[in-house]
Amino acid sequence: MKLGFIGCGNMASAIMGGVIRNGIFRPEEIIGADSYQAALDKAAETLGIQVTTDNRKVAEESEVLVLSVKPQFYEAVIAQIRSVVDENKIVITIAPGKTLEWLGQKFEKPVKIVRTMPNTPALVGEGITAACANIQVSEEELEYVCSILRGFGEVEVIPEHLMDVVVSVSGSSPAYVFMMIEAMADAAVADGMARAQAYRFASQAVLGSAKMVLETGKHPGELKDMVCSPGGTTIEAVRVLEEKGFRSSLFEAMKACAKKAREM
Ligand SMILES: NC(=O)C1=CN([C@@H]2O[C@H](COP(=O)(O)OP(=O)(O)OC[C@H]3O[C@@H](n4cnc5c(N)ncnc54)[C@H](OP(=O)(O)O)[C@@H]3O)[C@@H](O)[C@H]2O)C=CC1
Ligand SMILES: O=C(O)[C@@H]1CCC=N1
Repeated sequence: MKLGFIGCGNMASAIMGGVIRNGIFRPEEIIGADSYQAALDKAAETLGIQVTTDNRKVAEESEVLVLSVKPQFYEAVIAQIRSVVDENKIVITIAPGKTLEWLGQKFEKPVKIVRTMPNTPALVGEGITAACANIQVSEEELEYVCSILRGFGEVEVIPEHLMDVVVSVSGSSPAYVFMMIEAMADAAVADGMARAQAYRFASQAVLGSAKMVLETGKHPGELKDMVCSPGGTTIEAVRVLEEKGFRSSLFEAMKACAKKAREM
């Protein structure tokens, strides 16, 4: 089974690394194309995959094809490859906003399409990917694709109308978390901690907090209250965070993100 990628950038590399690390695909079973030679060289050197600048070659040789270019290039890439994408291949998309209906129109024929929304923690096997499929994809084929997606984290099959929300809550959200970790470290540095150590403390605190939500099943508000000792330090921070609009800023940012996804 050959896995092909058209676009070998950040997201494709994270996915390739995950499926190779988990033994789902061997490097020699993966072929990638990119218009940017440096991206190809990096993928070949770091992942050991086959690389080419020929998108059609990747589409011809792979049974499962991941379209991992930016959304604005989807139409041109599909036009370039659709003549060699037959009814037996499975196309996986990862771009926001490109609906199954739009994709079907661009392929101009019935093609098996699984629309997904991954995120970059795939790089360390801690991604979460949402997936939905068109009617050409059987239950077994969707499960097979999900087994590939599990190579780099959690997977949830969802109704397509939730895909834009997935972009804001998990596709783009690593960026919000990275900004928070950066700000936490800056404050720690301002109070005298070495920067590398500050990143380690901030990152581990975020990781541990996320694991508490996932593994205790407790409401995040309850977990927050468990930290806030009466008259203590944490509630002072919470007071300022509320005053500065911490939660509403995240809320509005995610609304803008989902809106942008819908418009793409
Ligand atoms: N980054 C993320 O966190 C996530 C990204 N995604 C989606 O994944 C897709 C890829 O994103 P990302 O990896 O960040 O983007 P990158 O820019 O890192 O990678 C895309 C790669 O595709 C190349 N490319 C552009 N046009 C073509 C073409 N016609 N044929 C072949 N290769 C081409 C680009 O080259 P060049 O640089 O020359 O344009 C680039 O190297 C996007 O649709 C994005 O929305 C989804 C979830 C998360
Ligand atoms: O920023 C973007 O458009 C892509 C999709 C989700 C994360 N990155």
